[in-house]
Amino acid sequence: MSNSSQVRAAFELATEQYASQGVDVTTALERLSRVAISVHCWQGDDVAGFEGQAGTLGDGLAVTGNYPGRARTASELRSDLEIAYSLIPGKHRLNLHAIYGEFAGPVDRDEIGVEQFQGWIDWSRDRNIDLDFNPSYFSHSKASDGFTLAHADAGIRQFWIDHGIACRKIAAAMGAAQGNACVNNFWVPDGYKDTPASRKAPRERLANSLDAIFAEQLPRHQTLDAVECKLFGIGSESYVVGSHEFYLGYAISRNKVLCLDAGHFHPTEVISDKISSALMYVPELLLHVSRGVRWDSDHVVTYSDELQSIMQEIVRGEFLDRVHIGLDFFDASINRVAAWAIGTRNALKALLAALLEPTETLRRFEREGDLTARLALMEEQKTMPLGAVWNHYCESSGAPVGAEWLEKVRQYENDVTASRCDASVMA
Ligand SMILES: C[C@H](O)[C@H](O)[C@@H](O)C(=O)CO
Ligand SMILES: [Mn+2]
Repeated sequence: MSNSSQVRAAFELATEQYASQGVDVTTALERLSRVAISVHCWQGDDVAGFEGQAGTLGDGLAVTGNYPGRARTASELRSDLEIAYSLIPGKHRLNLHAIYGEFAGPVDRDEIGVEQFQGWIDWSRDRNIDLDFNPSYFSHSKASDGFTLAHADAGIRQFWIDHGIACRKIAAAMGAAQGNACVNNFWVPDGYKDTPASRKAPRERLANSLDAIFAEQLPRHQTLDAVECKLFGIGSESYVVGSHEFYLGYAISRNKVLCLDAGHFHPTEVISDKISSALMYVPELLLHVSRGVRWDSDHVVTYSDELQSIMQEIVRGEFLDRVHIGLDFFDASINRVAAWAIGTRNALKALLAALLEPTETLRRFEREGDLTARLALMEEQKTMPLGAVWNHYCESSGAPVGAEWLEKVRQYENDVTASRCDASVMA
């Protein structure tokens, strides 16, 4: 039997097994194919961006590792991304940061415009990959004391407000070009290493700055503003201005999208449990699917219990049309294209597992108080033949089956990325 016939045979058996639980595999795969994951550009170059000299990561973010081959230009990044997308079944989005513009000369963050992103917009149209966006409030001399939109200095605040306004216009232009909303996510590192004398004043300043940025109403079919909270960061261990309570309240009161990053809470706190609560009060959620190891370490997403719980919550709550699934990890210790493939394939695989759950039966057991049957069926799910359905999905989408994708990464590494010489790594 050829590999392909084995995939087919295993899929047919799996389909029957799921059908015996009342689950229609075809429907699950059709729903999965409609979900676009927002793949983050910053795994490809260790969050350096293309601004030139300013490309040293700082202000609350850190990447570790020196695996060779990081993308140094927009065309290298696009080439790497194209390989990554070819390894992932389905049609997905790209999440760009403002530092990834194509800058002919120095352009400060408050002055960027759509012209620096035209190359990305053209590529996105040619490749049919829709864009999301983020203003960049880090790796800049005006963020070096750990404050941006909540800065005590009105001039620095205004600089960052102007950056936010410029980014909203760029995001709206992207949305208009692609015919669907570009999600524009605001994360600022602002916070104190040590105990603040006033927790209140920076929060008032942050709310005012955000209100100034969002003062102009932009069409929601072009861009959606999202705000991302954090418990603590590097250099902001004692206090982060944009905490969960701050942004939950802000998003509810301003009708904004709330971004929940899996690494931004206490290590024992999970975002899967927040989805159904937050969606009672905010219109939509953006998820930054990440993996913290002891802290917000941004490890590559693995097929973890929490990843499965996140996807189960989205499906069980019928939230697929209100949750934007984005990724947020950056690991420079392994091949970067492989990192994208591993993380994105895992996110999709976990979503598929959730879509293959006999949700209605589980709900009925719960309604009827049969908690024994609920637990028994949930546990049985764990050994259902998910892999056979996943392999078939990959094959029918033209993506590599099983670990075949790793060979393609190795080939690309040999042909392209291994010979890249990176001044910052060589130094
Ligand atoms: C680069 C991203 O914007 C960044 O990771 C942010 O989303 C974050 O999670 C900061 O900890
Ligand atoms: Mn994040």
